[in-house]
Amino acid sequence: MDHMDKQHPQILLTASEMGEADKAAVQAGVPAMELMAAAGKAVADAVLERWSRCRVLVLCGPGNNGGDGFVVAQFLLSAGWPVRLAFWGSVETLSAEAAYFYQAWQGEIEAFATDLLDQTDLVIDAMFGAGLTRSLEGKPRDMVDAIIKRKMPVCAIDVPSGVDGTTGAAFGLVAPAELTVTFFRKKPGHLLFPGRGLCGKLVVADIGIPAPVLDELNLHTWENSPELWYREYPWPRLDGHKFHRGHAVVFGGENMTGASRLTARAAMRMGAGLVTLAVPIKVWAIYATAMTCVMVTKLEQSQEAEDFEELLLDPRHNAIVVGPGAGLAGFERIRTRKIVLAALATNRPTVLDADGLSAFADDPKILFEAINGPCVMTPHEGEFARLFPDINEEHAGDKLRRARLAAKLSAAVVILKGADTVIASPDGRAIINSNAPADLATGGSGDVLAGFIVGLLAQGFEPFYAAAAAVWMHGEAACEVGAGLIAEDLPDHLPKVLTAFKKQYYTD
Ligand SMILES: NC(=O)C1=CN([C@@H]2O[C@H](COP(=O)(O)OP(=O)(O)OC[C@H]3O[C@@H](n4cnc5c(N)ncnc54)[C@H](O)[C@@H]3O)[C@@H](O)[C@H]2O)[C@@H](O)CC1
Ligand SMILES: [K+]
Repeated sequence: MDHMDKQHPQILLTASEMGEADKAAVQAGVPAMELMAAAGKAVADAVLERWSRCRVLVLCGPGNNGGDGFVVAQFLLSAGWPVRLAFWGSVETLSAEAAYFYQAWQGEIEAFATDLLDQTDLVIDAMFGAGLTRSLEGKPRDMVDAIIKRKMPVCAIDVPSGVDGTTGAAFGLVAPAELTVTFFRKKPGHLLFPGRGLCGKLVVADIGIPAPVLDELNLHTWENSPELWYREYPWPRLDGHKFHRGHAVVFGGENMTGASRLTARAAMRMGAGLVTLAVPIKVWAIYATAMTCVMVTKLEQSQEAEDFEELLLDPRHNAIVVGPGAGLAGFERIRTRKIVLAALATNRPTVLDADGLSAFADDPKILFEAINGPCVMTPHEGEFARLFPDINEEHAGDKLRRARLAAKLSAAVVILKGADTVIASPDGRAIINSNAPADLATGGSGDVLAGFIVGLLAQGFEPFYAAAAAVWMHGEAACEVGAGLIAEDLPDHLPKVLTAFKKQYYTD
């Protein structure tokens, strides 16, 4: 494929992939000693930039994370800072480069003891990094516990000790860092919670690993950014016509009529040429009076699904969304299922959200078997657990893997929503989103997201990119609104986001 290439600055490396990149760099002629020296220097520079001279305690563990710690300690000492260093491990098992910097450290080497914290203003956490395999025990655990109790400021090397860089899961207690300095590329665990919340500010430092080493690795995870998909973006054409920009169909239910209205409005704002809201006749007037630029079509009582099917006979209706406010109570559940199946039977790009997913909780297989065309599903954690109970249980604590497996099983692009939304493609690629502010956790924001996606699908954007772009725009719109955000604000702040996006990325 394209610009989602492996050397991309947005690529994310698991702990073991980082190890492979490290090895490949050494094979390409960069000495391991130099990598460690550069890593330690980068951390020291970040510390000097953020904090003023203070009493530092560097806590070094048994592996190369500890090795980086020896280097940091020496740099800070040379800069005239008061530095103490404690080591937990055995000198005999240090790697050659860590042993070298252990020897090079000019100060005293002390044992781990929590009273060292009494004379400390800043802790450098060089205990465990990518090599962590289990919860901390004994002295390191006591140390972490004491750091947490005293609420000490911490600068973590690579990851806060106890965070799994690959999944973001925490092995037991973790002392949260104010600053985390990692090397070369981010890891998924820097973006996924709880890891993300424990890293504080994240700095990625170049330590001299040549980017081409990434070409040899089997990589398939990126951090979301327009850089990944702007080249494919369906820019409106100057000579365009509303029919060039697609016609999205939104199903609206009887009770939560606000949900699908938000979806329809969001689809219009995202640039769909036309949007039709198809709704039961009983509530038609409610919808029709509330919408202006959206067309509202009636579905006759007791034959809503059949009427919906008929509506879709028109091939100009090129993208569909079912779910927001679709209804699950009593007969509505059956109807929602029929509407979803009618949408999927067209093999046109379809977004399934909310009730459109939950309606299949009893038998998700029926849903998965019906997906034969481009489809984007947007479950939150609760909906995900209902549709993918086995994956959810087996891989609890690994959101990235859960989303990837769900996409593979269902053959749909899966957007597993949350503060750290994951977008997974059935082909194995995944994108982690990182621009969503906390304000976005509000009723109706999911309905807007579904509308953003269908708006892009209607314009012909490929589903995986449409999903990633919609999630990113959604986060940007929320940042634009700021505190006090309600879902209605999101579509109405989208024009500013789209304008800034176009200004930065559009090329003729
Ligand atoms: N990958 C790279 O390009 C570079 C990595 N560097 C550093 O190297 C680190 C990775 O080094 P390592 O692979 O040696 O891993 P770590 O330094 O994270 O530690 C591995 C050691 O800890 C032990 N261990 C794991 N979990 C434990 C637990 N809960 N309790 C007690 N012992 C435990 C392991 O048996 C192993 O001996 C990175 O995090 C980074 O800080 C840097 O030196 C620069 C270059
Ligand atoms: K660490």
